Amino acid sequence: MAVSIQDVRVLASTTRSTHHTWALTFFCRPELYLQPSSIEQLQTIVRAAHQFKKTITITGAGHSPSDITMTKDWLINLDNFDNVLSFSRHESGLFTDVRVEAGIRIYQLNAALASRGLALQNLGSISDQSVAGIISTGTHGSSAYHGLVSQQLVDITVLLASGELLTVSPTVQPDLFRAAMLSLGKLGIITHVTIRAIPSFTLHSFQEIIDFDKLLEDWSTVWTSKEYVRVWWFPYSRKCILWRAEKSRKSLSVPRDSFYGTWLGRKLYETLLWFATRIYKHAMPAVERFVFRRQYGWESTYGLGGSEAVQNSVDGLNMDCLFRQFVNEWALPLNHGVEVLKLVDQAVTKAAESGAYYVHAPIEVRCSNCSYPDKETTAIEIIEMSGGKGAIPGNTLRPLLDYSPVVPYSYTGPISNENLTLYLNATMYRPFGHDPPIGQWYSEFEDIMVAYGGKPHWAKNFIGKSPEKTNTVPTSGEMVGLASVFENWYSEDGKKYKAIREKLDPEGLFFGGKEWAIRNGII
Ligand SMILES: Cc1cc2nc3c(=O)[nH]c(=O)nc-3n(C[C@H](O)[C@H](O)[C@H](O)COP(=O)(O)OP(=O)(O)OC[C@H]3O[C@@H](n4cnc5c(N)ncnc54)[C@H](O)[C@@H]3O)c2cc1C
Ligand SMILES: O=C1O[C@H](CO)C(O)=C1O
Repeated sequence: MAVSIQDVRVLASTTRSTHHTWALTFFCRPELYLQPSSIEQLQTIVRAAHQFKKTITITGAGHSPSDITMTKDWLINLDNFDNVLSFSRHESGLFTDVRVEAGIRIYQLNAALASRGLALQNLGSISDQSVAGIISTGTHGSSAYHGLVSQQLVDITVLLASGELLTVSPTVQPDLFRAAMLSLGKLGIITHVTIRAIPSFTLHSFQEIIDFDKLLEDWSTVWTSKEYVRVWWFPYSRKCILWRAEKSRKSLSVPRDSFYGTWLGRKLYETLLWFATRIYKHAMPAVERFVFRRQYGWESTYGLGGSEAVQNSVDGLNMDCLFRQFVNEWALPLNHGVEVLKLVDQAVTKAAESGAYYVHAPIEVRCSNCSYPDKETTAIEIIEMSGGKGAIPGNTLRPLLDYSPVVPYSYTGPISNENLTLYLNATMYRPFGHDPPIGQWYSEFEDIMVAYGGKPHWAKNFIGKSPEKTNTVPTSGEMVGLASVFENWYSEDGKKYKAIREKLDPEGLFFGGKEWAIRNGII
């Protein structure tokens, strides 16, 4: 049945004609910014896109740092798909499967779960993303006992280019489920998911100041020492914050003081960053040391308990990400961590000595357990194997485009470093909207990541590999992408993803954001 352009235009936002990333780094003016409210409306858009030969791009909260959601054609946003539809409690009482519309933001879902005494067991640094967005680029948190956030999915419903709705799961079309678990928005429109939640919990955390050298010395034990562990590295201070937490039933404590959590502290920090970005770049190490002292103190508290707090799970897992920013994050085997951090440290120190560039802190150092069993394993089996200490997974399948290294399987204890993925996150702030120079820093950073088997987080501001010089990355900071290495790096799983994509969308309806997709070898 033919659709008139008016049928589509009525679904367009009347208040929004431009789209941009949260970081205000990329902007576009789509021909139509569409905010449908029902499956029928989505199907109308899909039919019309075929008819008028338009491509469709989908965006959630626009929190991906790169231009992955930029398009000149039609852009669909699912903010109106924000309902929680049903709760299905497992007889064991250990988990509840929650059916939601996939445009719901994580903070909305957190609130709906909390009102039922439930919570998500693993989150990234923020809760602003949409559920579909958080899974589509492979969002992770930091825990040796949890994988990507998509590990919590039980099933996914996708509206395909054919207009058909398809629900996939580990038992129904598992390969398609693996494609949909990290689809980059190029497979179809994710309309619903079932996500596994657990009874709500508080997080009992200890935040210690640890010398950088001591962290490296204790690398073999810190990551598995508590359920949730993350490190913020301040390279010019030669110190890190080691945050370790476990689930608890304790009551909430008084929140930790935060210098940059106050209006004045925040403005002062941003002004100092602006000064070091625009006026006198050599001030950056002193700015870092000043802020570190004000925020955390100075002397090592490692092994002495540090600062203790009990927070609700969301406040504990999320963090204050401060200012709009560029973010370049890579995943690599955690076993290479000591060598890799030493090399990054040498590069940063050398650059500061010559004045070539300065980096912003913290460099985030995190981990996940992205190892996957080679046979079907149920959540209950996994809970039993871990003695109740690990994740309660919704699935145990590896997304086809998972950028974590393939590591030996140990979904549950005893888990050691060899089972883990390390994430290194080089954030560069944009104080008051001013861009810091990122090219040389990101280029040297990526050279090290590539040499140690790293792959970039799909959502972020990576440069990628130049086709001419396969061992180096260009210095501009502009994304070159992964096209020259995609086949090599993603091998059989990458081919499978592309074959599934091609079969489901032969006309390339979901090839909006085409430039990003070409650069990265998806087209
Ligand atoms: C301050 C900040 C902190 C962050 N912290 C973390 C972190 O701790 N860990 C981490 O791994 N990442 C982190 N990220 C990255 C973020 O989690 C991802 O970029 C995530 O994909 C953003 O979700 P979104 O809803 O904003 O989606 P968008 O950025 O709008 O879109 C992301 C992708 O999802 C696709 N998509 C969106 N909706 C749909 C849909 N309905 N159907 C199909 N495809 C869809 C889009 O096409 C696109 O490919 C952070 C980002 C910021 C800005
Ligand atoms: O992309 C990300 O931004 C924050 C850092 O500010 C974070 O943890 C990411 O991941």
